[in-house]
Order: sequence, then C-alpha cells, then structure tokens
Amino acid sequence: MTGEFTKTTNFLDAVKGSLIISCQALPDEPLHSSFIMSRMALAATAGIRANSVVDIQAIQDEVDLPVIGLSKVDYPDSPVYITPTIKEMRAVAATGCPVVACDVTGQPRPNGEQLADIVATMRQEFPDTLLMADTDSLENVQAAEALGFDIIGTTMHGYTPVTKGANIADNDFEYLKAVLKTTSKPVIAEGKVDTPAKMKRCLALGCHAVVVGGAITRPLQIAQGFVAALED
Ligand SMILES: CC(=O)N[C@H](C=O)[C@@H](O)[C@H](O)[C@H](O)COP(=O)(O)O
Repeated sequence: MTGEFTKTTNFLDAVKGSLIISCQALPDEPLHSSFIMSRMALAATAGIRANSVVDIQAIQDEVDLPVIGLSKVDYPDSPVYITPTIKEMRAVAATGCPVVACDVTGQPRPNGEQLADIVATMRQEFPDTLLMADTDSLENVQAAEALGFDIIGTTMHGYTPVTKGANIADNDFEYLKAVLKTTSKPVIAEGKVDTPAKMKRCLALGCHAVVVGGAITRPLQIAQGFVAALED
C-alpha cells in the first residue's frame, strides 16, 4: 500500500498516548532485510521507527503509519552513529518520513560537523520535517531543547560513556521523571522499554508516546532472554 500518511497529518497527534514499534535489524542481526522490516511494521498500530533509507521506503510502501526515520552509519572519527551527519539527515528526510531522529549526546560528530549547523540546514531545507533528539542525559535534553528539536527521546540513556549501564526503568523511572521535568517538549520514552507494564508507566508519567524495539522485533534478543533464564 502506498503510504497515504503525509507530513501534513500531524505526527504528534497520530502517536499521542501510543506505542511506536522500532523495526530495525543491522547487517549482523538475523532479520536484516528491508522486506522483513516492512512485514514487522505490520505489527504497528500507531507509528514506526526505522533505520536506513531502504528500510524506511519499504515500510512506507507497506503500511500507512508515520515513521520516525534514522540512518545508522559508523564513522572512524566519531562515536556518533545515529544519523550522524547532514548527509544522513538529508537522505532520511528525503524519504518523506515525518520525523528524522539523530544523536544528541554531545559527542563529537564526524568530519567536525556541528549539530547546530545541521539543525539550521534541516530547518531551511526540510521545514516540515520534525526533528527528534536521541538523548542520553539531562544536559543533552537541555541542549536539544535549546537547539530547537521538536521531540525529546531517551534513546541513548545507558549507551554513552557518561550513562553506561543506566536504564530508564531504574528506581521507578527516576531518570525519565527528571527528563519530563527538564523539558517542555514532547518526550518519547525509548530504550529498554521491554514490557507492556513499563510502556504504560512511561505514558502514565507523562510521555507523549513510547518506542519499543527489541522486545517486539528482535527474536535473537528475545530468545537470549529466555536462554539466560534457564541458567538462573
Ligand atoms: C542504542 C541504540 O542504538 N538504539 C537504537 C535506536 O534507534 C535501536 O537499536 C533501539 O532498538 C531502539 O532505540 C528501541 O530500543 P529497544 O530496542 O531497547 O526497545
């Protein structure tokens, strides 16, 4: 089905209070395939998060739901890999997805690119595309808001040197509560939300929506959880 969802349909209204399913599989994962990701997307009812132009396009051809697009690329001179440079930002935005997500962790970007410049270019070239900040810490939540990002994600909390090992569910979502107090922007909870109860708690605390990935779309990760339990 050709995606009938258009940028003019307000993304935030479409996903408010809902589950967004992250359908991603990197080249080293069993389900790495745009076709498989497009079929995974059929599990979604409100929105999807997807990695790479080819997967975004395959998903938009298959389902009429809004996509948060990103492009994971590793560069030798930077630890930033989620839509790291203006090149990836432009490519993802060109798919027509209503939201482009990128790393906002304060770490140096490839080629010395500056996030403020990237944002300014995106506002000029893709004025209708929303920008989602994949943040790791309160400092970078504040930085994202100051840069004018439209949506705050908790995506990278626990995945950067300063937040290594942290989980947004720790101490009844203590960190998420702090994020919600820190920003006036819509917050999408993301990262290790792996049960329906955790999803409900994030929404009850005030998140705009919740992204769940691995717990739904990564069978290897899911199976490893069961195998680990055998050894408990
Ligand atoms: C750290 C990183 O690169 N996270 C990525 C962001 O796009 C995805 O691999 C995650 O699956 C997504 O954030 C959803 O999180 P979870 O799979 O835990 O529900």
